[in-house]
Amino acid sequence: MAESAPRRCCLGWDFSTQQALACIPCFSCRTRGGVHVHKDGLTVTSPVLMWVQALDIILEKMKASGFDFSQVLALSGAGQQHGSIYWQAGAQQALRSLSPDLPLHQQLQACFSISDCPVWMDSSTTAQCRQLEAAVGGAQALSCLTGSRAYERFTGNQIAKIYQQNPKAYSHTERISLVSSFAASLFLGSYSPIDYSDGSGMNLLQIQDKVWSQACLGSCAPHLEEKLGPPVPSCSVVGAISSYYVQRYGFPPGCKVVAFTGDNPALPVSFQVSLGTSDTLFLWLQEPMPTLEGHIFCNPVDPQHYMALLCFKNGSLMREKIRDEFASCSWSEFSKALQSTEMGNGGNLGFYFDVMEITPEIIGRHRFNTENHKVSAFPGDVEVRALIEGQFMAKRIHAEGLGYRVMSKTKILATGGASHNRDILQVLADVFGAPVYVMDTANSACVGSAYRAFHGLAGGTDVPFSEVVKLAPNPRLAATPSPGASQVYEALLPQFAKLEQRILSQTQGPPE
Ligand SMILES: Nc1ncnc2c1ncn2[C@@H]1O[C@H](COP(=O)(O)OP(=O)(O)O)[C@@H](O)[C@H]1O
Ligand SMILES: O=C(CO)[C@@H](O)[C@H](O)COP(=O)(O)O
Repeated sequence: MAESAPRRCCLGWDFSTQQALACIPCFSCRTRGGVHVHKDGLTVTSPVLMWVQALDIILEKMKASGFDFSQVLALSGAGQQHGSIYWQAGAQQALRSLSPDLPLHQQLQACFSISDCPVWMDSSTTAQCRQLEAAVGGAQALSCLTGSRAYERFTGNQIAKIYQQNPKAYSHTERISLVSSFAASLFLGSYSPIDYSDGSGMNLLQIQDKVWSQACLGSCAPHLEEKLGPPVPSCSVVGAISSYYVQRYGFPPGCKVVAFTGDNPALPVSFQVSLGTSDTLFLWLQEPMPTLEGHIFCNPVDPQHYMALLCFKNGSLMREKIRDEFASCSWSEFSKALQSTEMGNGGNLGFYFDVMEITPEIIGRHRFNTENHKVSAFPGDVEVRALIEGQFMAKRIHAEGLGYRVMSKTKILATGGASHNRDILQVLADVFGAPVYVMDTANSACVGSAYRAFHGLAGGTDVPFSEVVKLAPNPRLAATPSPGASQVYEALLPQFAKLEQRILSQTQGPPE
């Protein structure tokens, strides 16, 4: 990868919740994006042209910085999972005939039948979830088929809602993309297929056979198979870059586009904790074991294997709220609070879910003192530690619920914005009793995408991904468990799990 220029390289892209990034090792530039939370508090969307414009801005900035696009042999990328884009009839033609004289967003304005697209934070499709589960014989049956019971943010349920509430827009749609395949389509200048791994987050793909489930498609909306196109292996080369990029930016005409995938599967490792807008826990699995909690995805680099994912919606945005309320809006004050409090927090435990959590399905802030009595507030420093310990204890408990066990050789790779905070990582190491590693690069989904581009270029399934990433810099050790941590948390974890059950039984909210 590019350490001294000019040198041939691969390029990785990330279209996540709060940012769009491009990454070649040693280079990155960014623009901030966002979401629109509707009045019902459940519907969450992003304007599709925001992503198009973000790509224009990044490419222009790269050009202005003197980046030599002619050296890019292949590119790939990642997108926030589950979000869907609706291409209007005729859009393929517009994509194929882009003028290199104009930015993309000026040419694609009229290409979408839905201008504000549902994204992963949306939880407005409970009715569609229940319909889908009923259509295939229940939640467990759907999980066995697609890797997950019905989840509100999963794309099949989002498509069903659009079909039911806006049938005109649905019928004007010629193609539906995920954020990942949409971004790949922008580079291809034609529709990119959905890859197996990100396709697993739709409640539509049979994860073992890797084909769309006719039962699920039929339950969600008519003519859906033709609007989705056939899914492909995640390491497929989906085509060559559009002549638009060759003429406008100087990419080589043969530059290959490797299928884009979800931001969580973009960097497949054995055990990853991502601390981005959402917190996720991602585990490499040999065998799928679909249950009613969490998700099983097709593995993006090894077609024989799978990945398990747990998603926690109240991640960084919740930490930011507690920081603003109790740590003077400052991450360094937040760190001081963690440093000034003891492991175990004197027995004070907290659950902080300002929006309905996914894992577990709880809303609200719930605090318990050392006698397990509910209290309405903690002192500021205790509040900060209760939040961080609670977030990581929940991750360990739910990972163990999927059969995961921390062992002496366990290593955790922490990624995402909050992985820059050493004091947060120390709590992660203490709660899991395992060392935590980080990558000294801008963004792991971007870096993972650059390596996936190399992998696709090198022959995809014929070459083990481990061979391709051998050249990557080793993750850096960021935190090791403190002495005595395992005794503290082994005592607290069962207590925390019991309290979680207690809250769940007292606050039976709707799913997700
Ligand atoms: N020093 C820090 N300590 C804790 N959290 C941080 C720190 N720096 C950034 N973050 C968090 O990182 C989040 C963004 O993470 P990122 O991985 O970039 O998100 P996404 O990929 O979802 O767009 C922000 O919401 C912010 O709260
Ligand atoms: O919904 C999920 C995973 O199932 C989220 O993890 C999204 O993929 C968004 O990712 P970030 O923007 O938080 O990285």
